[in-house]
Amino acid sequence: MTNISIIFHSRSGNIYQLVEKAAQTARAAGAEVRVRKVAELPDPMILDKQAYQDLATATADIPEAGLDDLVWADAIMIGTPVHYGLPAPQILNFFDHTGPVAIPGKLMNKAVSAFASGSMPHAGQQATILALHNAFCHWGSVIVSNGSAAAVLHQPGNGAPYGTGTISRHEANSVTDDNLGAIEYQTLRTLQVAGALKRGLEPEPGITLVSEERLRKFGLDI
Ligand SMILES: Cc1cc2nc3c(=O)[nH]c(=O)nc-3n(C[C@H](O)[C@H](O)[C@H](O)COP(=O)(O)O)c2cc1C
Repeated sequence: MTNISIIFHSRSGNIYQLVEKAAQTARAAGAEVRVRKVAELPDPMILDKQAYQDLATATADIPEAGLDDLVWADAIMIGTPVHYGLPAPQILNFFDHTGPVAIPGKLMNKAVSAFASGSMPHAGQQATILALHNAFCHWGSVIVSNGSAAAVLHQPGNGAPYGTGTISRHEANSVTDDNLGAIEYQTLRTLQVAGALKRGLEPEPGITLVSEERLRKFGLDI
Protein backbone atom coordinates (compact mmCIF):
# COMPACT_ATOMS: atom_id res chain seq x y z
CA MET A 1 0.00 0.00 0.00
CA THR A 2 1.36 3.43 -0.95
CA ASN A 3 0.71 6.36 1.40
CA ILE A 4 0.03 9.75 -0.19
CA SER A 5 -0.40 13.12 1.52
CA ILE A 6 -2.08 15.83 -0.54
CA ILE A 7 -1.32 19.16 1.12
CA PHE A 8 -2.82 22.43 -0.06
CA HIS A 9 -3.83 26.03 0.39
CA SER A 10 -6.81 27.45 -1.48
CA ARG A 11 -8.93 30.60 -1.15
CA SER A 12 -11.46 30.42 -3.93
CA GLY A 13 -11.65 26.67 -4.44
CA ASN A 14 -9.66 26.04 -7.60
CA ILE A 15 -6.81 24.25 -5.89
CA TYR A 16 -9.29 22.43 -3.71
CA GLN A 17 -11.10 21.09 -6.80
CA LEU A 18 -7.77 19.63 -7.97
CA VAL A 19 -7.12 18.24 -4.48
CA GLU A 20 -10.48 16.45 -4.47
CA LYS A 21 -9.76 14.91 -7.86
CA ALA A 22 -6.25 13.86 -6.80
CA ALA A 23 -7.62 12.25 -3.63
CA GLN A 24 -10.37 10.44 -5.52
CA THR A 25 -7.83 9.19 -8.08
CA ALA A 26 -5.41 7.99 -5.41
CA ARG A 27 -8.13 6.17 -3.45
CA ALA A 28 -9.36 4.46 -6.61
CA ALA A 29 -5.77 3.38 -7.29
CA GLY A 30 -5.65 1.69 -3.88
CA ALA A 31 -3.49 4.23 -2.05
CA GLU A 32 -3.93 5.30 1.56
CA VAL A 33 -4.77 9.02 1.31
CA ARG A 34 -4.41 11.96 3.66
CA VAL A 35 -5.80 15.34 2.55
CA ARG A 36 -4.43 18.21 4.63
CA LYS A 37 -4.78 22.00 4.49
CA VAL A 38 -1.92 24.17 5.69
CA ALA A 39 -2.54 26.62 8.53
CA GLU A 40 -4.03 30.01 7.65
CA LEU A 41 -1.97 33.14 8.36
CA PRO A 42 -3.26 36.34 9.96
CA ASP A 43 -4.95 38.83 7.65
CA PRO A 44 -4.89 36.96 4.31
CA MET A 45 -5.57 39.02 1.19
CA ILE A 46 -9.02 37.82 0.07
CA LEU A 47 -10.26 38.74 -3.40
CA ASP A 48 -13.56 36.80 -3.26
CA LYS A 49 -14.92 36.85 0.29
CA GLN A 50 -17.96 34.68 -0.45
CA ALA A 51 -15.85 31.97 -2.09
CA TYR A 52 -13.38 32.09 0.80
CA GLN A 53 -16.20 31.64 3.31
CA ASP A 54 -17.80 28.82 1.33
CA LEU A 55 -14.48 27.01 1.05
CA ALA A 56 -13.80 27.43 4.78
CA THR A 57 -17.12 25.73 5.44
CA ALA A 58 -16.51 22.95 2.90
CA THR A 59 -13.02 22.21 4.28
CA ALA A 60 -13.77 22.71 7.99
CA ASP A 61 -13.32 19.01 8.74
CA ILE A 62 -10.00 18.68 6.90
CA PRO A 63 -7.14 18.49 9.41
CA GLU A 64 -4.24 20.92 9.27
CA ALA A 65 -1.04 19.53 7.81
CA GLY A 66 1.64 18.50 10.27
CA LEU A 67 5.12 17.08 9.97
CA ASP A 68 3.85 13.56 10.57
CA ASP A 69 1.83 13.83 7.33
CA LEU A 70 5.14 14.25 5.49
CA VAL A 71 7.04 11.50 7.28
CA TRP A 72 4.12 9.04 6.94
CA ALA A 73 3.82 9.55 3.20
CA ASP A 74 5.57 7.73 0.37
CA ALA A 75 4.16 10.34 -2.03
CA ILE A 76 3.50 14.02 -1.33
CA MET A 77 1.55 16.39 -3.56
CA ILE A 78 1.51 20.12 -2.81
CA GLY A 79 -1.13 22.45 -4.30
CA THR A 80 -1.03 26.22 -4.12
CA PRO A 81 -2.47 29.35 -5.71
CA VAL A 82 0.04 31.58 -7.52
CA HIS A 83 0.90 34.72 -5.55
CA TYR A 84 3.09 37.12 -7.50
CA GLY A 85 4.67 34.19 -9.27
CA LEU A 86 5.35 32.40 -5.99
CA PRO A 87 3.58 29.83 -3.81
CA ALA A 88 1.09 31.33 -1.36
CA PRO A 89 2.74 32.42 1.92
CA GLN A 90 0.69 29.84 3.82
CA ILE A 91 2.46 27.10 1.86
CA LEU A 92 5.87 28.71 2.35
CA ASN A 93 5.15 29.03 6.06
CA PHE A 94 4.47 25.31 6.15
CA PHE A 95 7.76 24.61 4.34
CA ASP A 96 9.58 26.93 6.77
CA HIS A 97 8.61 24.60 9.60
CA THR A 98 9.75 21.34 7.99
CA GLY A 99 13.34 21.59 9.29
CA PRO A 100 12.88 19.05 12.11
CA VAL A 101 12.07 16.32 9.58
CA ALA A 102 13.86 17.66 6.48
CA ILE A 103 17.28 18.20 8.00
CA PRO A 104 17.66 14.69 9.49
CA GLY A 105 16.67 13.26 6.09
CA LYS A 106 13.18 12.03 6.93
CA LEU A 107 11.83 13.33 3.59
CA MET A 108 14.56 11.84 1.42
CA ASN A 109 13.50 9.59 -1.44
CA LYS A 110 9.82 10.44 -1.21
CA ALA A 111 8.06 11.08 -4.51
CA VAL A 112 6.94 14.73 -4.53
CA SER A 113 4.94 16.71 -7.04
CA ALA A 114 3.45 20.21 -7.18
CA PHE A 115 0.48 21.91 -8.84
CA ALA A 116 -0.71 25.51 -9.00
CA SER A 117 -3.63 27.72 -9.93
CA GLY A 118 -3.26 31.27 -11.21
CA SER A 119 -5.74 33.76 -12.55
CA MET A 120 -4.12 34.41 -15.92
CA PRO A 121 -2.19 32.45 -18.56
CA HIS A 122 1.61 32.71 -18.24
CA ALA A 123 1.23 34.58 -14.93
CA GLY A 124 3.36 32.36 -12.72
CA GLN A 125 1.95 28.80 -12.60
CA GLN A 126 5.23 27.37 -13.91
CA ALA A 127 7.41 29.63 -11.75
CA THR A 128 5.38 28.67 -8.68
CA ILE A 129 5.74 24.95 -9.31
CA LEU A 130 9.48 25.35 -9.94
CA ALA A 131 9.82 27.35 -6.71
CA LEU A 132 8.36 24.38 -4.85
CA HIS A 133 10.80 22.13 -6.71
CA ASN A 134 13.64 24.19 -5.17
CA ALA A 135 12.35 23.34 -1.71
CA PHE A 136 11.92 19.67 -2.66
CA CYS A 137 15.65 19.56 -3.45
CA HIS A 138 16.34 20.66 0.11
CA TRP A 139 14.14 17.85 1.34
CA GLY A 140 16.16 15.37 -0.74
CA SER A 141 12.94 14.14 -2.29
CA VAL A 142 12.43 12.87 -5.83
CA ILE A 143 10.53 15.36 -7.99
CA VAL A 144 7.81 13.92 -10.21
CA SER A 145 6.99 16.18 -13.15
CA ASN A 146 4.19 15.61 -15.63
CA GLY A 147 6.43 15.35 -18.66
CA SER A 148 4.86 15.99 -22.06
CA ALA A 149 3.64 12.60 -23.21
CA ALA A 150 0.01 12.53 -22.11
CA ALA A 151 -2.46 13.97 -24.61
CA VAL A 152 -4.44 15.79 -21.93
CA LEU A 153 -1.41 17.96 -21.14
CA HIS A 154 -1.54 19.40 -24.64
CA GLN A 155 -5.01 20.86 -24.19
CA PRO A 156 -5.29 24.66 -24.00
CA GLY A 157 -5.40 25.79 -20.38
CA ASN A 158 -3.27 22.98 -19.05
CA GLY A 159 0.12 23.72 -17.54
CA ALA A 160 2.02 20.81 -19.05
CA PRO A 161 5.42 19.47 -18.10
CA TYR A 162 6.18 20.86 -14.65
CA GLY A 163 2.88 20.02 -12.99
CA THR A 164 -0.79 20.79 -13.39
CA GLY A 165 -1.58 24.50 -13.64
CA THR A 166 -4.99 26.07 -14.05
CA ILE A 167 -6.17 29.47 -15.27
CA SER A 168 -9.04 30.67 -13.10
CA ARG A 169 -9.48 34.21 -14.43
CA HIS A 170 -10.35 35.07 -10.82
CA GLU A 171 -13.39 32.79 -10.95
CA ALA A 172 -13.97 30.53 -7.96
CA ASN A 173 -14.15 26.77 -8.57
CA SER A 174 -13.45 27.13 -12.28
CA VAL A 175 -11.13 24.23 -13.11
CA THR A 176 -11.85 22.56 -16.44
CA ASP A 177 -12.24 18.90 -17.34
CA ASP A 178 -8.80 19.13 -18.96
CA ASN A 179 -7.33 20.38 -15.67
CA LEU A 180 -8.98 17.46 -13.89
CA GLY A 181 -7.49 15.10 -16.46
CA ALA A 182 -4.05 16.60 -15.86
CA ILE A 183 -4.21 16.22 -12.09
CA GLU A 184 -5.49 12.67 -12.45
CA TYR A 185 -2.48 11.87 -14.62
CA GLN A 186 -0.11 13.69 -12.22
CA THR A 187 -1.49 11.76 -9.24
CA LEU A 188 -1.09 8.40 -10.96
CA ARG A 189 2.47 9.25 -12.04
CA THR A 190 3.37 10.35 -8.53
CA LEU A 191 1.99 7.12 -7.08
CA GLN A 192 3.79 5.09 -9.74
CA VAL A 193 7.15 6.67 -8.90
CA ALA A 194 6.49 6.44 -5.15
CA GLY A 195 5.72 2.73 -5.47
CA ALA A 196 8.81 2.13 -7.59
CA LEU A 197 10.99 3.99 -5.09
CA LYS A 198 9.51 2.13 -2.17
CA ARG A 199 10.18 -1.24 -3.76
CA GLY A 200 13.51 -0.21 -5.25
CA LEU A 201 14.90 1.09 -1.97
CA GLU A 202 14.55 -2.25 -0.27
CA PRO A 203 18.04 -3.11 0.97
CA GLU A 204 20.16 -4.53 -1.82
CA PRO A 205 23.77 -4.37 -0.72
CA GLY A 206 26.16 -3.02 -3.30
CA ILE A 207 23.81 -0.97 -5.48
CA THR A 208 21.72 1.23 -3.19
CA LEU A 209 22.56 3.76 -0.52
CA VAL A 210 20.60 1.60 1.88
CA SER A 211 23.31 -0.74 3.00
CA GLU A 212 24.59 -0.81 6.55
CA GLU A 213 28.07 0.14 5.40
CA ARG A 214 26.96 3.11 3.30
CA LEU A 215 24.50 4.41 5.87
CA ARG A 216 27.40 4.48 8.33
CA LYS A 217 29.79 6.05 5.82
CA PHE A 218 27.43 8.95 5.03
CA GLY A 219 26.09 9.29 8.56
CA LEU A 220 22.51 8.67 7.42
CA ASP A 221 19.62 7.47 9.52
CA ILE A 222 17.00 6.69 6.85
C1 LIG B 1 -2.08 38.15 -3.15
C2 LIG B 1 -2.43 37.48 -4.44
C3 LIG B 1 -1.50 37.44 -5.47
C4 LIG B 1 -1.81 36.80 -6.67
N1 LIG B 1 -0.85 36.75 -7.65
C5 LIG B 1 -1.13 36.09 -8.82
C6 LIG B 1 -0.13 35.96 -9.84
O1 LIG B 1 1.02 36.37 -9.69
N2 LIG B 1 -0.48 35.33 -10.98
C7 LIG B 1 -1.74 34.82 -11.19
O2 LIG B 1 -2.00 34.25 -12.26
N3 LIG B 1 -2.71 34.92 -10.23
C8 LIG B 1 -2.42 35.53 -9.06
N4 LIG B 1 -3.38 35.60 -8.08
C9 LIG B 1 -4.69 34.96 -8.31
C10 LIG B 1 -4.78 33.52 -7.77
O3 LIG B 1 -3.59 32.81 -7.95
C11 LIG B 1 -5.88 32.80 -8.54
O4 LIG B 1 -7.10 33.46 -8.31
C12 LIG B 1 -5.99 31.32 -8.18
O5 LIG B 1 -6.83 30.70 -9.14
C13 LIG B 1 -6.57 31.11 -6.78
O6 LIG B 1 -6.62 29.75 -6.46
P1 LIG B 1 -7.72 29.22 -5.42
O7 LIG B 1 -9.06 29.36 -6.08
O8 LIG B 1 -7.36 27.81 -5.14
O9 LIG B 1 -7.62 30.07 -4.19
C14 LIG B 1 -3.08 36.23 -6.86
C15 LIG B 1 -4.03 36.27 -5.81
C16 LIG B 1 -3.70 36.88 -4.62
C17 LIG B 1 -4.71 36.90 -3.51
